[in-house]
Amino acid sequence: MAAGPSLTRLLIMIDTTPTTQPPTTGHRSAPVISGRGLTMTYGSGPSTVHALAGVDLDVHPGSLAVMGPSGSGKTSLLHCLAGIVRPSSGHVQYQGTDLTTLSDRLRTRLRRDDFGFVFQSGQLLAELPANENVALPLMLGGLSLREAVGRADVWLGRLGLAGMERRRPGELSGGQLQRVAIARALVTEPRIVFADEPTGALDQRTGAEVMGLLEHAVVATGAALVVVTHDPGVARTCARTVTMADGRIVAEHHRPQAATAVAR
Ligand SMILES: Nc1ncnc2c1ncn2[C@@H]1O[C@H](COP(=O)(O)OP(=O)(O)OP(=O)(O)O)[C@@H](O)[C@H]1O
Repeated sequence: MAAGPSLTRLLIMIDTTPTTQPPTTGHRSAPVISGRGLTMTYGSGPSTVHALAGVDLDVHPGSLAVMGPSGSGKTSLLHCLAGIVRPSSGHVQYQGTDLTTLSDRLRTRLRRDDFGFVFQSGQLLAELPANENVALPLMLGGLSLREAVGRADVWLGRLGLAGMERRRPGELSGGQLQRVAIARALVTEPRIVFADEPTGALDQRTGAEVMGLLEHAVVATGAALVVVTHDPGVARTCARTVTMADGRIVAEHHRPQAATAVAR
């Protein structure tokens, strides 16, 4: 990755972001989103797969890692909570609404307006410069190109990409691409960010930097972060970890100081 501001400086820049809600990683706050009795079944007959076999989960402001072996249901859980798919049974409560009863159109709008997403590979549009990629969700929400790009540039600066706003994805490193993806996820000031293996395509050091930036940016805005990961190093930066096996949550671990530990 190209040399840039130190990780500590970037974290300080993010931590000085004005916040409207105090960051919290504890469970005294109300959940942002709750899943109850979630099941997800694929196929039928002998080839039936029970990807989720009855999951209850409250997601609070702060960071939550979802771990577990391959095939244990992590991505299925993230997709159900984020309203990307409907569970086979169970409910997802968000702001007094059951996502599982919403039409596809309303779920799409909710995802656009209230949720942010970061995937393993940024899924950026190759033909657009970084700042227009970041601006896209704002423009879909009705903002002018000029205003949206202005806000995008602010986020790219916070994530250490000042001067690279007009570069296209092909002109950025893997770590820089993920920072653009994080800026795009955060530019709409979502209440929840869902990240599926956000550092999976990066080397260990770059992955740790990107994860630190993602976690601090989300926590600084008082939002919730749900990260699906295989990497224990990623989970260690999160305030809470749930571990899945065979479609169920089988363990839970809390690290209330995790977010501040990364900044030192
Ligand atoms: N669209 C689908 N059709 C059929 N089976 C599926 C589908 N999506 C997931 N599965 C199955 O459901 C189970 C859980 O998959 P899921 O992707 O949720 O697990 P995961 O823990 O995220 O795995 P990984 O760590 O490998 O990404 C797996 O057995 C998988 O093969």
